[in-house]
Order: sequence, then structure tokens, then C-alpha cells
Amino acid sequence: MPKIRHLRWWIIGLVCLGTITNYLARSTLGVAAPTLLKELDISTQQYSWILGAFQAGYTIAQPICGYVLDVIGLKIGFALFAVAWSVLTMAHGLAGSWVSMAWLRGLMGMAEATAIPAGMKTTAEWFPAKERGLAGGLFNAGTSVGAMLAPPLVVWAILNYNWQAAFLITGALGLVWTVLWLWFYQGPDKHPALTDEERTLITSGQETHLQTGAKPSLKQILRQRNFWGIALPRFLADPAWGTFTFWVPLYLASVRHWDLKQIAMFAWLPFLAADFGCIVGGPVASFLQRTTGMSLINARRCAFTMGAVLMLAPAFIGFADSAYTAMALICVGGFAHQMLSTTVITMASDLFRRSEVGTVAGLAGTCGWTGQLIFSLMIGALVSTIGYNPFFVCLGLLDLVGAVLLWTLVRERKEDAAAAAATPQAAH
Ligand SMILES: O=C[C@H](O)[C@@H](O)[C@@H](O)[C@H](O)C(=O)O
Repeated sequence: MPKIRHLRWWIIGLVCLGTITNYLARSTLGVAAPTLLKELDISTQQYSWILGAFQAGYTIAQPICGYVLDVIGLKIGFALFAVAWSVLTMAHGLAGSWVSMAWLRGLMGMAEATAIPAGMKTTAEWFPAKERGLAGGLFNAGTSVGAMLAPPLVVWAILNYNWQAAFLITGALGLVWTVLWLWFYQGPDKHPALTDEERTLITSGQETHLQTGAKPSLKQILRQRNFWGIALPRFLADPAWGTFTFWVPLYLASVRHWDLKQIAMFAWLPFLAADFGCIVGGPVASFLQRTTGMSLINARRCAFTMGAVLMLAPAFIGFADSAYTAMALICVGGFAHQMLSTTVITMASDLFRRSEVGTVAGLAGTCGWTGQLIFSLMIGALVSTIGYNPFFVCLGLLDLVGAVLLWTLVRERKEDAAAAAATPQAAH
């Protein structure tokens, strides 16, 4: 293989592609739902159990997937899980009832839970500290791209073939990605296309104490206050993601009386905004580091806080007179959420060893998804009596609490903070 300059950006691009296929696969069901519910005679309540099976599997499995990646390595680990979620997606086409669909969905959720821990682990292994924010944002942007691509692709497959074909295609894309991954991916220690210069740039830009290779220990991770310092803000932040993903179309239809055509025309916009949010968080932190000389951790905390302040905008969604203003506020919410979410997700690689980043990111993800689940159940239980407004207001405030926790719970090593303050130039 010839040497490739800036290889790390190609690698994170490949991981982003993997995240896109991961989100495409999981989003297929929602788009195909109207057709397949009718054909398989599945009720709305049974459909909610199918969705629940995915959420439960995904929530529980994130640390398990992260741990497997930490132990057997990214190349084989990510490939195994990608094959599993792709084959399970394709198998959806064989389901004949809601029960078999729910089983497939639960298992698929477990395999899909690899995406974020794998992305974080790649970021930790391949990037110097100063670039991790942007790298983390780039692969995480794949989530929204996948969610945006699903509707046109799935509708096209259903119109030209049938709903089964939609699952076959999105699953097959995951397999194609796996072949690419197995062909192109190697760790930075042995990638034949990595130049010596770039390898030095990567290792010299990483914190020495994070490069050691102890195996992850669950007990030890859960005892650290830095873990809770990132996991609790995720618990408080992720309800926004769940709300934008699962509830906003329903809100637009039932409260703003939008028809399907209007929803199709506008509902992807918050995800586009979310993509920008993903990409902005890292560079904002780097900019602050460069201009003020503050430590990396403080710069991340500032970026998160900015996102949290911006998240006040969606608190006003329910008060907007026009549906279009409400939509604009939802978009600000998508942007702000991913700006702060990417930032806190990336902090797993700022605070934990490369050999345990997968497990830590997975555990924090479990907290995030638990927050999503609780919030979603609360909306489901209360929306018919109190409406959506209190929930939007709540979303606006939760991240401010998250910011306070991030500032108070996370402790950075004194020597790192001092080094950053003494040599601000080293930060970029
Ligand atoms: O809050 C949302 C996150 O940033 C989102 O992009 C992913 O982490 C998502 O939760 C997932 O696990 O697929």
C-alpha cells in the first residue's frame, strides 16, 4: 500500500461512513413502518414494543460492545458487529409477525451499539489531543447524515420493489462497508500507509499517561468521579436527541397540524443543523485553547456550556406563534445539542486511557440512552394532559445542570493544566 498523507482523516472518514450505514439501517424501520405495519397486521402498540426492543438492546449493549473493542481491537471488533447488524437488518425482510420483528430489532440494537464507542476509540487512537474534538464530531455527524438519507432511499426501495427490499439494501450497504473496513483499516502502530511523520505527530500530541495499555475494569471506571462527570451530563443531554428523533414529527403533525408533505419537506432540517453542531464543538474548544491558553478540559467545558446556553432556544418552541419559528427553534436545538453532545462524548478520550475508551464511551452512552428512555416514557404518559411545552422547557434547562456537573465533577490532572497554560502554542 502506498503512503497516504493525512491518513488519520481518511480513517475517521471511513468511520463516519460506518456510522452512516449504522444509522441508515436503524432508520429503515421508521420509514417503512406505515407499509409494513399494514402488510404484517401490526398494531401501533405492538410497533412500540418493537421500537422498545431496539432501545433496550442498544442501551444495555453499549458498554459490552465497547469492552469487546477494547479487548479484541477495533479492526476485527468493529467488523464483527457491523456484519451482525447488517445481516440482522437484512433478516427483517423475513419477519412475519411483530414478535419476530421485535427479536430481530433487539438483537440488532445490541450490535448497532458499537458505533459510538468504536468512533471514540478510533479518535483516541488516531488523533493528537488538539484534533480529537473535530475528529469526534466528524464521525458523530454520520448519525444525522444516515437519518437524513434513510427516507429517500427507503421510499425509493418500497416504491420500486417492496419494504423487504429496503431492509435488504440498507443491510447490504453495511456489508459493503465492512469489506472496505477490513481492507483499509489497521491500527496506527502498523498501518502500512501511515507516514513516519504522521505517526510521530499522533503520538507526540497525545497525553503520555493515557497511552498505557491496562485492560478496562468496570469497577474501577465506575468509581471515578471523572466518569460520572461525563456520564451525568450525557444522561441529562440525550433526552433532547430522543425528542428530536422520535417526537418532533408527531408534534408537528398533532400540534402544528402539518401534513405529511410539510413534514417531509422540513423534518430533516434539524438533522442538518445537528451535523453543523457536531463539526463546530471541537474547533470552538481548539480556538479557545489557542486564544486564551486555557487547558483542553476547560476549553471543552466552555464549548459544552455554549451549547447549553443555546439549548435555551428550544425551550421556547411551544411559545412560538408560527410553526416555522417553532421549526427554526428546533433546528437551533439540533445544532446546540450535537455541539455539546459531541464535546462531552469526546471527553472520554481526553480523560481515559486509549485501552479503556471503548468501555467508558459505552457506559456513558448507556447513561445517555437511559435518560432518553425515561424522558420519552414521560412524554408518552403525560403529553395528552400537559402538552409538549413543559417538555421543551425542561430540555432547555437540563443541559445547564449538565454544564454545572461538568464544571464541578470533572477533575483534570494538575500537570496537564499547567502544561497547557505554560505552552499555549502546544495546543494547536
Ligand atoms: O446525543 C446524541 C448523540 O450525540 C448521538 O449522535 C449518538 O450518540 C446517539 O446517541 C447514538 O448512540 O447513536
